[in-house]
Amino acid sequence: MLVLSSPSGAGKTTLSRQLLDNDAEIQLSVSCTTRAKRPGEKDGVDYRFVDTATFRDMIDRDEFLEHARVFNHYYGTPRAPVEAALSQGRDVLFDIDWQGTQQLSEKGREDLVRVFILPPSTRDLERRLITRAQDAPDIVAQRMAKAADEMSHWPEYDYVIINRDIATSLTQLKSILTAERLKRERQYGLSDFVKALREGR
Ligand SMILES: Nc1ncnc2c1ncn2[C@@H]1O[C@H](COP(=O)(O)OP(=O)(O)OP(=O)(O)O)[C@@H](O)[C@H]1O
Ligand SMILES: Nc1nc2c(ncn2[C@@H]2O[C@H](COP(=O)(O)O)[C@@H](O)[C@H]2O)c(=O)[nH]1
Repeated sequence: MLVLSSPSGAGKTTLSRQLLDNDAEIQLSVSCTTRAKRPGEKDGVDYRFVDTATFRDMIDRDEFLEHARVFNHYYGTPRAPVEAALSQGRDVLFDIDWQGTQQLSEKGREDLVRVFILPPSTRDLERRLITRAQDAPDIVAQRMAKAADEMSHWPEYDYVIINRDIATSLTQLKSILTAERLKRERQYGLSDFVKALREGR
């Protein structure tokens, strides 16, 4: 379970898309949200866009692995697709905020790897939100107002990437994934493999 969090606009979505294009072993956890669809976003691909009543029903039915209120909307990770992917031995990528990450951490999952993405500067963060041109000026202002609070959560993460240049950040993210996959406890069948080697097979 590879989690990416950051203040809004630091580059999680951009990095996630590039990682998914480069790595067939990992799939995105598509969140549910009550926020309005942005231009170009597709239902079921970027998010499952649901109304508040549907979201509340899903909470009542315990269908979320985690959920939170972010920027006045609800966001949540549907449980079933994540559990299905993990049981098939696939890795799952999460683009979620610090509240969701805390909820996953509280479940004590040993397979959780948390990466925090920082912008190079506050000015760059604001420029990125403006250049993305998908949110009205008041929404950009609201997200900038929350950025300092969100960034205070960086010590709760295992890795930190300062996203200056997207290609460098992608290389760093791929390195994290490679190193985590090479951890002894994540290499299933290693005992049998070494046993066979030691027996000269
Ligand atoms: N290293 C970078 N250098 C310059 N621009 C970048 C970089 N990384 C991302 N961007 C741009 O910044 C904007 C915001 O990026 P993105 O949408 O990926 O952020 P995000 O963290 O997913 O935001 P949100 O939390 O609001 O979903 C996009 O227009 C993206 O192209
Ligand atoms: N706790 C959760 N946070 C989520 C989830 N899906 C997205 N997010 C976070 O919300 C903000 C805003 O996203 P945006 O797409 O409206 O810009 C961002 O920090 C996302 O990481 C989720 O399922 N759970």
